[in-house]
Amino acid sequence: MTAYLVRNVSVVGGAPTDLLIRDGVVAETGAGLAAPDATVLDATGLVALPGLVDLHTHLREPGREDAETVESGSRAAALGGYTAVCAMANTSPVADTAGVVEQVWRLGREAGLVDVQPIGAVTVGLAGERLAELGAMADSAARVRIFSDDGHCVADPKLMRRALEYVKAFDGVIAQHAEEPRLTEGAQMHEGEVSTRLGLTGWPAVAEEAIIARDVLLAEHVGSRLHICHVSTAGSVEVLRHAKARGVKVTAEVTPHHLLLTDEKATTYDPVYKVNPPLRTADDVAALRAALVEGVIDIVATDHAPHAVEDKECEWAYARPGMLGLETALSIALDVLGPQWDLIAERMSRAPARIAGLDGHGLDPAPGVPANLTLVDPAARRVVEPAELASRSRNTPYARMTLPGRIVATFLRGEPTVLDGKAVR
Ligand SMILES: NC(=O)N[C@@H](CC(=O)O)C(=O)O
Ligand SMILES: [Zn+2]
Ligand SMILES: [Zn+2]
Repeated sequence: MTAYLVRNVSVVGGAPTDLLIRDGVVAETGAGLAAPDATVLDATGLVALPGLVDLHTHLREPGREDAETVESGSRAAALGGYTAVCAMANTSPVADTAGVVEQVWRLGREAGLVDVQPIGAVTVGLAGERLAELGAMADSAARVRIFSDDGHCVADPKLMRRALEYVKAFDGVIAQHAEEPRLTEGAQMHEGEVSTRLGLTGWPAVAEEAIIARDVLLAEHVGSRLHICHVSTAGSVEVLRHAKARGVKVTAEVTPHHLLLTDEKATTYDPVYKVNPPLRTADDVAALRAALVEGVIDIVATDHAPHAVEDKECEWAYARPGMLGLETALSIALDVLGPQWDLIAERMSRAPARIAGLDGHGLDPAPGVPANLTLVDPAARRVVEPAELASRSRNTPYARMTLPGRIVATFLRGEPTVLDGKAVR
């Protein structure tokens, strides 16, 4: 195994130092380290972060390998600075059995570019009718701890209650896609001024807020852990603030796109901007940014949702919702938050690793710590070129935008997965 001597790097924004990576761990830190056998990387001007952790990734395998595979999504993740991703269960077949979660977990190991932690479905086939075999998935080789019907809401309150109760035994968490289905029938975009102007059926903020309010009360009642996927409205932030003040065990995520883009994008009628929950208003964006800084929202999660060209380059009403995220998330965070490295490390690595219970991830580079880390060039600017993305899909909303920051290198347990901004394999 090659040793790496990373010279003059700022660890999470601190004063420049050297990092010696050997045998899978950070062996030493300090100025002027010597290691004759090590490959030297001059990291002057670069920032080292704990490897990013994505709690919400769609990999599309099994079933839609034309849109993404575990391997292509893992490569996109590594290029984005990630060392671990949690793979959502809305594959085909659905990841609702020990067999399917073990298959995804094994494919992740074979690709070997990031740790792929499968998420299990809450209900059989995501149909919202009966609980999936949560215990069998938890006991499987994949050791599933997060369960989600993402793409669908667990709308039945009794099923949601039972799921919350069930996972308590192994400290599991239910990740809810908060969308009251009766309030979003036929919805195409955020319900507001723009949807009225365009004559498109609206997805009202209350459809999200009502489910979050219900579920924080359920989680409080049964004393279980709840996670809210892709929070998108100012009202949701207020519900979460209230729940956290009461001590409810709830965590929440926001996506890069909900931190940057608004429903005005729908006026282009370009379906690349169609996503669930929909892009909201500038006031929502401001509230989400403030909540992320304050900690009412715990983490940034990408909701990387690759879709094949035929599912995206069609009429708005027929396009699938979802956008790519893994290869641009750090740049968007840097754009939105500025160089607040400790905050970025917390919201994009430490906190998601804690929520997912991923050992060895989310730890700042320090002696003895597994070398899961990424090196960022904050001064670089890049133009997003869809054809150059490692994802099998092209549905990025940032095409041809100039974004700050570039991932120079990523290490997974001491082995580079990205060097010089390029995937090693
Ligand atoms: N976010 C999306 O718009 N789409 C996701 C599903 C989801 O996250 O709800 C997908 O699987 O494509
Ligand atoms: Zn969702
Ligand atoms: Zn999703």
